[in-house]
Amino acid sequence: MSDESRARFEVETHLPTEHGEFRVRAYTDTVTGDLHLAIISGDPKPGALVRLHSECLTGEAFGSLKCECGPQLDAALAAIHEQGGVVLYLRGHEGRGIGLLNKLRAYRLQEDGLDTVDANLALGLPADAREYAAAASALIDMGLTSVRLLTNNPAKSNALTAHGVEVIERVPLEVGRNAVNDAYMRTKALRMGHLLSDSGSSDNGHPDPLVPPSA
Ligand SMILES: Nc1nc2c(ncn2[C@@H]2O[C@H](COP(=O)(O)OP(=O)(O)OP(=O)(O)O)[C@@H](O)[C@H]2O)c(=O)[nH]1
Ligand SMILES: [Zn+2]
Repeated sequence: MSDESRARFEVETHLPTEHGEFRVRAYTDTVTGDLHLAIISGDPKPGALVRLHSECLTGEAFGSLKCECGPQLDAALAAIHEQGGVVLYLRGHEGRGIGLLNKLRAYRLQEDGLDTVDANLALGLPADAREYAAAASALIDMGLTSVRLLTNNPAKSNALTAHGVEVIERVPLEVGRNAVNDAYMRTKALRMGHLLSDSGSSDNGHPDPLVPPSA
């Protein structure tokens, strides 16, 4: 199946939010059945600011401090309301694609000392099971054949490129670091290649780059 048919447009309506007025377009992933939501500000053209945001119930609905998804979603909505663009909210990406129950199982294993990568692997699951064909298809449907991508994760840029959406700039989205998620954030930089400018170390207060800018 071609990428173009991976996202089926369903409906568009207005969505007033705390961050301002948006439009929401719903797309069904024709392979997984997941319903993804494009939250749109302005009249985005190629090169617009885009956030691919992976669903995280614990971080977004309950304010969990274990990750930074809630603050990232808020910051992305604020930036995109101001500059115009799209937050593409990707359902089925919960727990990096392993689902909510398995994410909670992974959290349980992390209480025994495993990090976020090894906990997934101990469950017999990939460290990251997400894919982005439907996301690219939805962007292309909206005319966004090139984007400025709000992310710290180069894998997302590479995935979009592979599916025919040019990433002309990666815009960092470093918010929501705290004492609870410090080790988790370090692991993302050290083991998953996330580009984080600061280790989050609270012991010396100095930035401690974990991944060179060229990586
Ligand atoms: N399996 C698993 N998933 C997690 C864990 N912590 C957060 N997540 C999920 O990870 C997803 C977000 O992925 P991240 O790796 O934090 O960040 P990213 O989306 O790849 O990168 P950014 O664009 O920079 O935010 C959300 O779906 C969360 O539910 C964890 O410990 N284990
Ligand atoms: Zn999260």
